[in-house]
Amino acid sequence: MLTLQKLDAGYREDSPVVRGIDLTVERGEIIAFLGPNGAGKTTTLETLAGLYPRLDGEVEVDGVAVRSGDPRSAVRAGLVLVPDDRALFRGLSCEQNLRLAIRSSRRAPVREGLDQALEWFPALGKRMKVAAGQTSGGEQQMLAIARALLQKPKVLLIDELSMGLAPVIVESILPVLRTVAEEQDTAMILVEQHVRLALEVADRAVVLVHGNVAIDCPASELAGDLGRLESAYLGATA
Ligand SMILES: Nc1ncnc2c1ncn2[C@@H]1O[C@H](COP(=O)(O)OP(=O)(O)OP(=O)(O)O)[C@@H](O)[C@H]1O
Repeated sequence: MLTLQKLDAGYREDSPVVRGIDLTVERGEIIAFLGPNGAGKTTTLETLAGLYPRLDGEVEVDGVAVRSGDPRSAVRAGLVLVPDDRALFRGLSCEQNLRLAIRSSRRAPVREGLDQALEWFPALGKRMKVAAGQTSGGEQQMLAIARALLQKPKVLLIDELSMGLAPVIVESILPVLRTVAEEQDTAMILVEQHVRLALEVADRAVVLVHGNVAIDCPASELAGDLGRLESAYLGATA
């Protein structure tokens, strides 16, 4: 459903950060998108979301081309990003943040959308009237993910899911993603520093090193051979 063909991404034509990535993500498939600092994971996700123009290559969702550097085209195609800073409206309440997402997607009645968000993340129930900026890091991440999911993405892109969060919070969020992937056929690309947690929830692992795909294999296979990941991080051929 999501296809990247020879994707070059970065900030300067003459020195792409990511070079020639070919990747296909199937419906409902969760990809753990791993790699050392500076490998180009964020650059890839932000380019897929249209925040930066592609330097080369094609991106398609269900056979429909996504225009380069055009966030609206990306959202229309079904690519929705949860950025690492979560990009919430911090002065608005949690409920207002969700209402805005529901309204912009124009797909579900507001009450239904709010109920759905609380079904995913019951912890938000007591925080609906509180300004998003005054909630905990975990609650903010739940809110950011709920907001993205309410846009009914075909492919959810989550950057640094666990940034600043206790593992116990991450462990409560990941099963929700697994359930949504299975029930709604939503594909997901997760950039996640907690490699073990990411591999537990993911179907496939894609490891980026120096802007190239160094490993692309079933997540369970890599979970059983973390030495291979370490070698790739150290720049050895995997
Ligand atoms: N806005 C930008 N302008 C210029 N260069 C950038 C910009 N953002 C990132 N880079 C550079 O692109 C390279 C890849 O960065 P990127 O953030 O995509 O890596 P990453 O794999 O997500 O790493 P991390 O895990 O540290 O977030 C780095 O060398 C970084 O300095």
